[in-house]
Amino acid sequence: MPNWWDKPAPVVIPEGYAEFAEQFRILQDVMTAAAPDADQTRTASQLVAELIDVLAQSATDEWSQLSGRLPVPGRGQTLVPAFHIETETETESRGTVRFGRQFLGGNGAVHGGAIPLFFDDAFGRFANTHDRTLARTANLHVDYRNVTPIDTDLAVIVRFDREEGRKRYLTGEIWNGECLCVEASGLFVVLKPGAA
Ligand SMILES: CCCCCCCCCCCCCCCC(=O)SCCNC(=O)CCNC(=O)[C@H](O)C(C)(C)COP(=O)(O)OP(=O)(O)OC[C@H]1O[C@@H](n2cnc3c(N)ncnc32)[C@H](O)[C@@H]1OP(=O)(O)O
Repeated sequence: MPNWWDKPAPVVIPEGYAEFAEQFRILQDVMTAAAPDADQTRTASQLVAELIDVLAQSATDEWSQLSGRLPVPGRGQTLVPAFHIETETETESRGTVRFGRQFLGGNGAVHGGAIPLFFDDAFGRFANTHDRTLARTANLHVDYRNVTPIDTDLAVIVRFDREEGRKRYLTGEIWNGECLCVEASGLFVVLKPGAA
């Protein structure tokens, strides 16, 4: 069985798949925002049952799935809020994120659990790119400075602060205009040879 030390095989992305993954995000947003009546619930439930049926026909292993491996913002991993990178150097990545309705915690604020999810993914990607060897999240710290609003384009900064032996330290921020919403930091530890 392959592991993280093997180079993943190039993924062939069927035409329309990236758009389908984006539709799937929208589906999760509209599902969260909806209050269907009984007829609408029945219709929606039948359509989702059909969708499950179609997708289950191409079920495959982790190494062949398309989700998480697309060369698009969010990589087609529809659980994770997509980080739209605008500029990137070896040590700093800047871009935007927009938490859709599916990430609502309450009263217009993003769910507190969605924010570490976002940073684990954004840090994890950055800790593992630019020809760096593989590292996993050892810890993640999040300070919620101000409410992070849903359905708003927010500025993101991710920094590769420093590397000490096998330890990589990353920090990040989410801004709503001039308002600092979140500060985060993470430790990523380079895997020992043979560790998966
Ligand atoms: C994942 C690969 C993707 C690749 C594709 C890339 C592109 C695609 C993008 C994907 C984006 C998604 C990326 C998600 C990234 C995850 O979410 S990874 C999943 C979550 N993390 C885990 O499951 C990790 C579970 N934990 C472990 O496996 C092990 O504890 C670790 C973290 C590998 C460390 O174990 P170890 O190698 O035995 O480390 P050890 O020798 O004990 O310690 C080494 C040093 O680190 C320190 N340390 C270790 N743990 C800690 C800690 N928790 N706190 C403080 N210090 C610590 C030690 O004190 C030690 O320090 P020094 O003595 O050297 O100063």
